[in-house]
Amino acid sequence: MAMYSRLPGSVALITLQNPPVNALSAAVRQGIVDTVQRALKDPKVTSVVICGQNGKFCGGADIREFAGPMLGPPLVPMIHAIEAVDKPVAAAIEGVALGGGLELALGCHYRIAHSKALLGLPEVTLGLLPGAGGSQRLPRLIGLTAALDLITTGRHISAAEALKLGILDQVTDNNVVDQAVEFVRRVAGQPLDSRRLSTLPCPCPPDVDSLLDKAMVKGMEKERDLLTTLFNSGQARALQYAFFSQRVVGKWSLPSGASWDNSAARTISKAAVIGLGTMGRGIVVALALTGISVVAVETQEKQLAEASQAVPAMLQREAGRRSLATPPGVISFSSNLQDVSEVELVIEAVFEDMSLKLQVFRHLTSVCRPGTLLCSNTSGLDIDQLAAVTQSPGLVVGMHFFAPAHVMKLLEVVYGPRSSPEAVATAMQLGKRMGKVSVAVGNCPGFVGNRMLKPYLEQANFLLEEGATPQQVDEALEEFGFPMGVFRMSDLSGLDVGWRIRKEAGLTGPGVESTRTRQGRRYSPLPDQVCEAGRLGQKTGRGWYQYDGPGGRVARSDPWVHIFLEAYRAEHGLVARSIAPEEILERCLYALINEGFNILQDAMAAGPEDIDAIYVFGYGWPRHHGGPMFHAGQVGLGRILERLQHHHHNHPDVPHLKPSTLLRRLVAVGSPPVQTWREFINKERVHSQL
Ligand SMILES: CC/C=C\CC(=O)SCCNC(=O)CCNC(=O)[C@H](O)C(C)(C)COP(=O)(O)OP(=O)(O)OC[C@H]1O[C@@H](n2cnc3c(N)ncnc32)[C@H](O)[C@@H]1OP(=O)(O)O
Repeated sequence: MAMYSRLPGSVALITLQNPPVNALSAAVRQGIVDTVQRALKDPKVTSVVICGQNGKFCGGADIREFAGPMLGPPLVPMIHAIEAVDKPVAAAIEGVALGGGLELALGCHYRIAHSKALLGLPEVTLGLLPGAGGSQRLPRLIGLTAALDLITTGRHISAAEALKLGILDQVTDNNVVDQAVEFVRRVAGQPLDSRRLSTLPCPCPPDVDSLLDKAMVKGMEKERDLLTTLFNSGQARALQYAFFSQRVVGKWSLPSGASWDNSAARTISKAAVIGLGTMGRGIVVALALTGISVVAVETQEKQLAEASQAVPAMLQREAGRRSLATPPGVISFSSNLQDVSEVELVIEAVFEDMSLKLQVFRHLTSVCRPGTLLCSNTSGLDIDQLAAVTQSPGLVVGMHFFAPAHVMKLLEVVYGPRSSPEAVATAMQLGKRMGKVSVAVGNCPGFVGNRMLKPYLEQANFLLEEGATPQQVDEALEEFGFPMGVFRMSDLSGLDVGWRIRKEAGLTGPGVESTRTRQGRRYSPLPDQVCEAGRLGQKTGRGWYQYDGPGGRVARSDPWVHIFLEAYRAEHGLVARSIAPEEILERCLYALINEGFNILQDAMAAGPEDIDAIYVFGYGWPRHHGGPMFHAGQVGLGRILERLQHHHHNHPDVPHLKPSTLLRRLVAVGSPPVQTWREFINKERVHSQL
């Protein structure tokens, strides 16, 4: 909707009303068309101001409407009509003017903004382009180079930058509507031709040839054609889904019924981190950047000395990157666990070893004051086992950060059967304060992300046994859109991490027979043997690839690996076959997706959006494929089921390839869209179908 009011005197005020961000829904567009007409017809009105309700000008087109048919007046003629009005129209920009919101403002003759406002054309992040005249008006206003930067990056800019670029006519610290009203009163009666941006020539740099000039003349038509193509593309659908899944996960709920809107979070101002290895250091920085005072504890003197040098430098760098003059939080370093007695929350980040973590938790529960939240940064160990050794198991949750913890956006908040809603709410809110995408997940081995990674890694190893090379596997995955294939990623993370986990699980190590079947299922000893050869990845300069030296970054094919693979196949009587990239993708991705269905079935994630957000923000899943579960829907659930059945038939000793019951149920009811799975799963659970 849009509200019309006549201010004392001759100014008409049009207020966009569509909380929370006044997105340009069909009703808002209709409201704008009607109120602009009214202002035009009213002879007493000499000028018009357009603003937004509740301190937000406009967050752009209503993304929720993109999935359905276009209803109501279209945006482009609506903005053209505003530009053509013969009374001055000003946009009073408070909060945000993004996408269609900025395009609406560009159709106005003047733009006045509050100093705290953010402006931008983020359409590219949704797989679109500024298709309401933005790709045409902005270059005409600020030149091709600056406009291309904003359009192709989609970045949000401050009012100060927008003023400098020439997008705004005035910036104010005062009431922006009052300023805009005063502004239009002042300019009423002045000629408007030079303010109609779509009619102006484009200030092109001298090196742009006349061809481009001609292209700009046909720009509006071209913009429309391109937008139509983009609107119908799978990538745009995926990016828009990713926008919403990021927001859906904030509205968490647990199987117990506790949820974001019925569980109170505590506000944390003092925290401690135990263990100052790579993860611990990053967590200290992430906390300090939010203004929390941090006690950073490391019992090994050498590690403590190194960390107390490294952490302040990391903090300073990150604060600079975020344009913060001084890092807001205070950090104190200590080698004494007693020093955490006064904090409100502790994050344990010691070595991934259950007996060590149990020792730390026993100590913490005796040192900390009652009511302190105890969190573990474990990447997959049992949270409930840790809770069991404390005096208040309800105050124990997992906070699984991803390296580097001060940079990576994902946080898995792991609730055990005894974690209280307050503990979960506090960890989720703390994650949000740190700028993370926090996802509440259940307590199972590997939680959500690493649990799904296991069948993916497993398939990659089996593919090597059957004839693929690490490069072939990586290339197929990188072609799909991952920033790094599975073997390059493993080299980066360190091959010893998985090796240690497999040893703890009794899958490898002294006394374990070197066969290709272990614990009743197919097993590939290949990664163990690579580690046994002293090749632990980038840190040793050798892994699945070779590097310039220890710590080297550039992966090169290594003849050793090829000879090793040939010898391995010969030893086990395996005949190498040629494997197509399609098979690599199917085997790796569908096994991972299948585990995602198992996770939903086990209620370890509340919905497909949670899994997809975890994979997009923590595991490099290409955003333009939405996430593994969204991708499954796009490929077609029937197809995924059929291919899993096929691969499981060929490899019956690989349980991860056995299609999940949930996948079968979804196919049986006609493969409903991903947005409806959450409700479907809940219903199936009630009727005990899962
Ligand atoms: C013909 C094509 C022409 C134009 C194309 C476009 O305009 S595409 C849209 C371009 N606009 C954007 O990409 C802006 C997207 N929104 C944001 O970046 C942020 O939401 C914003 C506006 C900076 C506010 O951030 P904040 O952190 O304050 O809130 P949050 O992100 O949680 O959003 C609050 C709720 O608003 C919903 N929402 C936001 N923007 C839109 C939108 N454009 N359309 C529909 N809904 C939007 C968001 O989903 C949240 O909803 P909730 O139900 O509370 O989860």
